Amino acid sequence: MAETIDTERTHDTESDVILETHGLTKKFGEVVANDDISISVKDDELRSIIGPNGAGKTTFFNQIAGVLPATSGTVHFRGEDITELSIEERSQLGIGRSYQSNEVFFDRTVFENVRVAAQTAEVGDFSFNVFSRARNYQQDRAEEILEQLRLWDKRDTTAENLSHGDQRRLGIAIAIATDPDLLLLDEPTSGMGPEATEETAELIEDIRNDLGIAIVLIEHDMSVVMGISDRITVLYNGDHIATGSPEEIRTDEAVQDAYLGGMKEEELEL
Ligand SMILES: Nc1ncnc2c1ncn2[C@@H]1O[C@H](COP(=O)(O)OP(=O)(O)OP(=O)(O)O)[C@@H](O)[C@H]1O
Repeated sequence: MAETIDTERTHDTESDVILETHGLTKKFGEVVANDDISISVKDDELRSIIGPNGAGKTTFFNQIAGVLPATSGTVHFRGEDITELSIEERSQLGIGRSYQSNEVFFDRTVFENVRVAAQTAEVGDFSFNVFSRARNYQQDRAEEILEQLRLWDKRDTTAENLSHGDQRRLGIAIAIATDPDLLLLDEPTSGMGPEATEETAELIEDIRNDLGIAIVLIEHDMSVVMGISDRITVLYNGDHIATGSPEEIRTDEAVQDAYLGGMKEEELEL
């Protein structure tokens, strides 16, 4: 597996690479939450980030999204160094995110939430300077997304009255409405029962396939991770210990020792 990590560390200038981190490091005082992490994600890839509690997954995500400044190292998006850019600037470039605390307006309907997000995506697009045309576009786009996210039946429901699973889905719908090329999903199935988890996993695969975008997700449910990921990156104690296909990760000794060893066979089935 060391070989795979070496490959990851090579500065990849291929045009199909959308996201790279180079030696990304984050320290909180004495705590090294991310230590020299280098990964490379392709523009149509579905990548999972896994690891035990405190491994550094959320910190890593926050550095990619611009929520946390890096202590050292860089983040590149489509070859451009974005390390110093704000969350908003990264979002304008095409990095969308849906976090555990969804950026949802709970007193608004599902439809309004998605339409407003679509409207935000249009800001600065001067081809839409005729207001009514822009508005129609946003309506159409919101409808399209709600259908895709299986939320159309709930379009007039106030977000606060949605089930937990539907709220998570709405969070993803809002992220998609900003028209990202890279979507960051933080534990999209957290708090869901088995049925909703399976549905959400299918949905994530559909989004990647239908929109042709890259998705990077943090996920604890190994059946989801093993089922939908192209590649998996494993963090442990702030270190990047492996990246590989589900099969490679499942059988990797370092990963077994650090994380997967205690899990049941059925959880790790591909
Ligand atoms: N703002 C902070 N201040 C100080 N230490 C922090 C901060 N954020 C994270 N840490 C520490 O950094 C390490 C990595 O935390 P992080 O939340 O990134 O891990 P994680 O893999 O996302 O964990 P979990 O699966 O529990 O969400 C932990 O030791 C954590 O206590």
